[in-house]
Amino acid sequence: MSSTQGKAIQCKAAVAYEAKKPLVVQDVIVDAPKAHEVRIKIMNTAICHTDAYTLSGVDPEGLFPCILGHEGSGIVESIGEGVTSVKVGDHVIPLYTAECQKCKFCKSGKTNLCGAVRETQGKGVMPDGTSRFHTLEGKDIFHFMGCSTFSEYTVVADVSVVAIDKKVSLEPASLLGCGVTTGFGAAVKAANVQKGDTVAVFGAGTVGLSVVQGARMRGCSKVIVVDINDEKKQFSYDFGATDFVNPMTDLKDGETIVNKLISMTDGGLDYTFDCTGNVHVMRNALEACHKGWGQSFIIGVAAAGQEISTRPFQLVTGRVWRGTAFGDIKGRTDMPQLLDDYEKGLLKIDEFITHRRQFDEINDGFEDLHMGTCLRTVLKF
Ligand SMILES: NC(=O)C1=CN([C@@H]2O[C@H](COP(=O)(O)OP(=O)(O)OC[C@H]3O[C@@H](n4cnc5c(N)ncnc54)[C@H](OP(=O)(O)O)[C@@H]3O)[C@@H](O)[C@H]2O)C=CC1
Ligand SMILES: N[C@@H](CCC(=O)N[C@@H](CSC=O)C(=O)NCC(=O)O)C(=O)O
Ligand SMILES: [Zn+2]
Ligand SMILES: [Zn+2]
Repeated sequence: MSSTQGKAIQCKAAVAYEAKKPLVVQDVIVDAPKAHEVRIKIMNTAICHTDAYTLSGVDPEGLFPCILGHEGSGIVESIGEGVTSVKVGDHVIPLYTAECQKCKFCKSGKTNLCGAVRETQGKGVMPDGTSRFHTLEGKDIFHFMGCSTFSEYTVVADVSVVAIDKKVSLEPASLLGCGVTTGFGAAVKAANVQKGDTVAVFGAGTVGLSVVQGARMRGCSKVIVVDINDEKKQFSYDFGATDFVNPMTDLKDGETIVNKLISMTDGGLDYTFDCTGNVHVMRNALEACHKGWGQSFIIGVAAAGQEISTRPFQLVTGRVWRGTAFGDIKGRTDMPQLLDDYEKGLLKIDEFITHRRQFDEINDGFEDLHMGTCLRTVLKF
């Protein structure tokens, strides 16, 4: 039993007080976990584009003050009553897509979305409707995506955490909390791409490049990356792309990215993936699909008020528009397989860690995201 069990802990966290403002690194109080809750000592956390999206103020579910962060790993410090999924000392990854294994969604066999805690998660509180985070003055701070990994200690629901093999280093494991899992899962689980398929990936960040490695692992014949930044070209080839197209520089006069992709693939792609969050790119991704069977997956998160559009004829003629959260991965069931793929060298994770920083430098970490040379900055406590 840890000496802090059952007690509140004072520790360091990065608090987002207002949209568009730097995070404030300060001491906060983290309550002990209640029934069916787990308190985790976070060891590493990366910054995902979605953290920046919510901090920018365009997330309809964005609440302030909050503790952002959802791509992390750590060690269970204590557990509340009734927790059986993990034990003190386990190495874990918090899951923004819970898996209760009991709700209608979990039992459907049709989705990885879980209904157990999603409603309270979106309201920035624990399932009982209260927060475990407070300022030293006693003011509540909201949770984020059920994870809040930008804190030395966090509390999550027991359905929102998975224990992992202690052999796997916690630093790369943190990236399985979101970006790598989402992209890889989108390719191998959601789309279930097969040998010989043609694939285009729009946006060569960690999510897009993880789609690329999933597609190459399955033996796809063409994996075309589309990105507006040439600095992403080498990354794309390193993760297995067969082609790279920069729509800003690689199109002939009058040529569109859709025409170009269709001409490169004898009529269009079997699968396309939007990993940008740009609704115009989402349209291009759909329209670059092959008539009759091409499927386009939306992964990117678009700002409040943004809507997608296309001619309905695109769908009448057999193209399919879909979306995926967390790559359709069920965090507690599927994570061991991803870790196994990593340990066997089939899934690259370390290669995404382009920057490392101490936790105090978190605001610089957000700046890193704007550099073409940054895939992920991992922060260490
Ligand atoms: N559905 C889900 O479960 C998840 C969704 N997401 C979302 O997925 C998206 C990708 O995340 P992440 O990989 O972390 O983000 P990144 O910002 O690292 O990657 C996005 C990439 O897209 C590029 N890009 C921007 N605009 C265009 C364009 N018009 N055409 C082609 N490429 C473009 C960016 O270039 P540049 O850097 O020059 O702007 C960047 O290289 C985000 O929207 C994120 O919120 C993330 C995780 C899970
Ligand atoms: N809060 C936003 C939607 C944000 C969103 O789409 N989140 C993705 C994960 S992004 C990870 O980096 C997701 O999985 N969504 C499914 C979910 O249940 O949240 C909004 O309200 O628009
Ligand atoms: Zn994310
Ligand atoms: Zn469930």
